Amino acid sequence: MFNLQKVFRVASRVEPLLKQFSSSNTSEYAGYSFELNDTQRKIYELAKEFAKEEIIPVAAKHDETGEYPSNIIRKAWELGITNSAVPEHCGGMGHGTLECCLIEDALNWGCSGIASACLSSELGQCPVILTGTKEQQKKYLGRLIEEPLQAAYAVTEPGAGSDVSGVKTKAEKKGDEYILNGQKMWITNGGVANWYFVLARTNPDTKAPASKAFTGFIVERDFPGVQPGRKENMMGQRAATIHGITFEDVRIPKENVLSSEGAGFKIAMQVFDKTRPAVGAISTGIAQRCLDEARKYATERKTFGVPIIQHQAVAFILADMAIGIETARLAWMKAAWDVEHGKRNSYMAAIAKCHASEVANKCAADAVQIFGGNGFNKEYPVEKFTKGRLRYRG
Ligand SMILES: CCCCCCCC(=O)SCCNC(=O)CCNC(=O)[C@H](O)C(C)(C)COP(=O)(O)OP(=O)(O)OC[C@H]1O[C@@H](n2cnc3c(N)ncnc32)[C@H](O)[C@@H]1OP(=O)(O)O
Repeated sequence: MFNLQKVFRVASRVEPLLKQFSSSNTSEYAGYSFELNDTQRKIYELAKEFAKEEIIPVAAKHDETGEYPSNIIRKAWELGITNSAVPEHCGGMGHGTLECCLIEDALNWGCSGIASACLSSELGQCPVILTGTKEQQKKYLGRLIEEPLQAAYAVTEPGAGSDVSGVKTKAEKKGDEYILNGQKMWITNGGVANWYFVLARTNPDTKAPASKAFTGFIVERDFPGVQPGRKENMMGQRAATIHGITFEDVRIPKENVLSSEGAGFKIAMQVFDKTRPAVGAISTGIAQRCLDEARKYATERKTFGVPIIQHQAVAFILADMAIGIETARLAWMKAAWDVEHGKRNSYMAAIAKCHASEVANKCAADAVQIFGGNGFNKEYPVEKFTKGRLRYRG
């Protein structure tokens, strides 16, 4: 396996020249290319090979035991598959949304639980990448490049998931610090993160508009008063670590405010614009694996003297799976393209996330139909996929 850092460094020197050269000839087609460039293809191939070699062989074991896949995460980190969007000045590769989505697609094709353990840190990193100062980025993103440490995105609460402006966690300014109190829920990497992005209400006036009432903070795990709860036992995500977190009188230095006081809600929304395409890619990876396994099984299993793929009822299911997967992939690619070209993509990103997760659900159910009784049997891979699909659209 080659190292992604090296490939990217060479390509990043060559690509601006190629762009300069080609822009005079092809600018009228800009926006209509569906081709991945060489770097993007290599990123996808490397991630897919990693999924094949490192993730698939142990996916069932981790689903069974819930063991956190530290070794796999370290290997992915060594190859440069994780932390892909961390800027170059922090030692990262500064990949865009499309590249991150390609890695999500490939790793989730292997296993959604292990992929979540490997890549969810990127959700926590995103606010710092989008709005952090150079110093904040160096300090907090830089350490993720030096060691395979994790970040986490702590916005959701027991009473506020889809309704972000319902966040109740509070931070009160006292001198040069903020005092944080509250509770977060369903935080991926909650038990292992070195630091969290935390959204908290800083304006006690309940009538204050959301766009001014909340602030985003970087909170270190070691700050006194940060207490992760028990590991939640999540269907299809057992290899990942998902926790509630309690914050009790946590003192946060004002240097750890992202952007400015009151800017937190919009930061959270911008993060969703950047990461919802990735949720689409996660779902597409899961759906693709369902199709690949179902198609293989349908060519091997025979009934009435022929492989079942020759029965039109089965072929139609496979065709519908393919239609769903291709359109889901196009949707997140469009959402990723929009955001990378400075266009507001909230609409397309929401469509991609919603459509692709529906497709993943349908493909998992369809794969079970094709496997018949074996679809329910842990000896076959499909049983795991029905748990790996994303069940929510929030
Ligand atoms: C690596 C990848 C792993 C990913 C795993 C991801 C797992 C998850 O997704 S967990 C998160 C699940 N939760 C969600 O997705 C949250 C869903 N909720 C939302 O997006 C919002 O709460 C939503 C859209 C319902 C808006 O709520 P609402 O409270 O009505 O706010 P709204 O009135 O629209 O906007 C308030 C302000 O924010 C601004 N705003 C809204 N959206 C945006 C945006 N996208 N960009 C910038 N500003 C925005 C508005 O313009 C407005 O500003 P102003 O007051 O200055 O006019």
